[in-house]
Amino acid sequence: MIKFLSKFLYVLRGKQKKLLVMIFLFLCISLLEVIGTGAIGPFISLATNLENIEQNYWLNWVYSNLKFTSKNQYLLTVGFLVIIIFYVKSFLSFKAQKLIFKFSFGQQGELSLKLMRLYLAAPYTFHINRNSATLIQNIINETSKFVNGLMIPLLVSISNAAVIMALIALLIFTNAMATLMIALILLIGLLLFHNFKDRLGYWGKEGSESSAEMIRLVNHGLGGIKETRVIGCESYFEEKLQKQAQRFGDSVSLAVSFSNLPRYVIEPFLITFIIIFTFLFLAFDKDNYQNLSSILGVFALASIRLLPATSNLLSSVNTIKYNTISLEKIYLEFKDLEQASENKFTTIIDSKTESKLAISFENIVSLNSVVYCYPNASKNALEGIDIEIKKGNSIGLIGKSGSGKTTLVDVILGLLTPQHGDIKVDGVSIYDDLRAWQNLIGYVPQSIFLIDDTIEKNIAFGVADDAIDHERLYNAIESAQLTELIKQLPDGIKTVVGERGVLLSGGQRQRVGIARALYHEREILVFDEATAALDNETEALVTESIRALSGIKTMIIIAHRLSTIEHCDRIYMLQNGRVLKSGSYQEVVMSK
Ligand SMILES: Nc1ncnc2c1ncn2[C@@H]1O[C@H](COP(=O)(O)OP(=O)(O)OP(=O)(O)O)[C@@H](O)[C@H]1O
Repeated sequence: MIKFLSKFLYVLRGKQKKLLVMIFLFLCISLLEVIGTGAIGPFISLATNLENIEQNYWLNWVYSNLKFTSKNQYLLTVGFLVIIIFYVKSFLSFKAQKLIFKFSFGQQGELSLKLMRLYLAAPYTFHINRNSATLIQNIINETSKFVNGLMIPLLVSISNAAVIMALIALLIFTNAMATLMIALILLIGLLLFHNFKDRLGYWGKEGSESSAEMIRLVNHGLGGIKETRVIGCESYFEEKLQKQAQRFGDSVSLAVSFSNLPRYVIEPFLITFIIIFTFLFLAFDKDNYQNLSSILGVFALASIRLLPATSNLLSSVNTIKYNTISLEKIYLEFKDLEQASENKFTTIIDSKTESKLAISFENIVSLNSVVYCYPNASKNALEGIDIEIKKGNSIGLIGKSGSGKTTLVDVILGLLTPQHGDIKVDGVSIYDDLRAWQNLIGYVPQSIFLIDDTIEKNIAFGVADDAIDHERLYNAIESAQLTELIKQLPDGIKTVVGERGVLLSGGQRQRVGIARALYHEREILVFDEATAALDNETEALVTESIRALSGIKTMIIIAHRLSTIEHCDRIYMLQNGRVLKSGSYQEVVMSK
């Protein structure tokens, strides 16, 4: 319980004060409900017999002190008061609930945002090792479950516990014997549900795992729809999804049914007790009917308010148990990622200033004995790479598949941090200010990631609509040989490219990627097999535009087509993570 609370408060840090206000509001609603329920009693007792004024100390006290002229006038006033209490109670309850929901759902948004920020700031290796379906599940589903399945039920539990305690105090005051019996019934109920604790936790885990698995399967099946259709493996995904949906349905239905069990068990228990109690009472204390009706009245009050409060409390505890897995997941993500990238996290919040950070690059970038080993890999992917790139020069990286070209580029991009060695710009390590280094680089990956938006937004990727520089945009389009294509499109640069750019050809996608790198006007351009998907004619055009950048931009190009790197000042041939050969195109390629 203490562990649960400390994790819960860790996730909601900075919100503790607001949380206390929410608890206070919940308690106020409960209090209003108790007062409301309690106020009907005196009214009914007065209405059935006006003589009750004399028998009830408080009714009598108010009657004589406020100097009512008649008992009927007193009854009218009490009735009016009860009406007012109920209206005020409903109004305040509505207001308080509104505030509570605003806070709770606001928290859901904030938690999602916080997770997204952490994922964006996480080291690249974190993303290599994690499935995006799990991250989506955490950002969307787990935060929702945290709020709906943990935070709100926790607040509801606190308020119900307060109602229960207030009513029990009231009952003890009225009839200790009957209260003891009710307490006994509630205790049996509590013990019964204690047994379900672990099973609910298990169902919670099952529900969460199966829903993450469902997102993963949908991603795979629909994400690779072309392959799915051609191979004809639709039924494979259907069957797998069906299995997970079944698993999800079973665990959720069991958890929800058992969460509501308290109501179904406590009710008949209470009725059994009332009837047995009445028979026993009649058998042993026949003459004291008045006493019996007052005791039954206590039971009635209990069943009106105490029963729902208890079953709500137990249901909420069950819901919390079922959703504890969400707390565990969010807590672990927060803790691990915040600790791993404490500094990075604080800078990412300030991402607007980040994009302006700059490092001076006037002469040379040098890679000195760079060694990189992937987490859990048995051998190094890079084994002591030494490369020098002069400003304005172009270098080409070649080598067989698996020789380490992409890894080297990822290290240069600052996505992977080498275990040994350093990268220096004019003698300054890039690790002194990685963001500033990255602000020097434009990158065209092997497969261009396009968003389902216009060509314009895809080129000016990550730039707010009103901040798009149209001159730069047209220059980039021109240099990437996209002008003709855009002229032919019905909506020009406003044409939507479809999810992952499905409405464009492979070559066109590649050119949009190149235009993106050019739009951002970075000093160093990194092309990772940028021309692999282009037809000969387009490739020649793009190669030409890359060649035109020679001497203006510093370029690092990975290419399988040797024609792309013909113009490079220096070629590095990699093998097993080492530089096998380096020199001019003639020296390295022609003498192969
Ligand atoms: N995430 C990873 N975890 C472990 N090992 C990896 C990972 N990614 C790549 N490797 C290994 O690192 C080595 C270099 O891979 P890399 O992708 O850099 O080669 P490459 O030259 O770019 O190949 P290609 O031309 O096929 O893209 C390979 O042996 C590969 O198996």
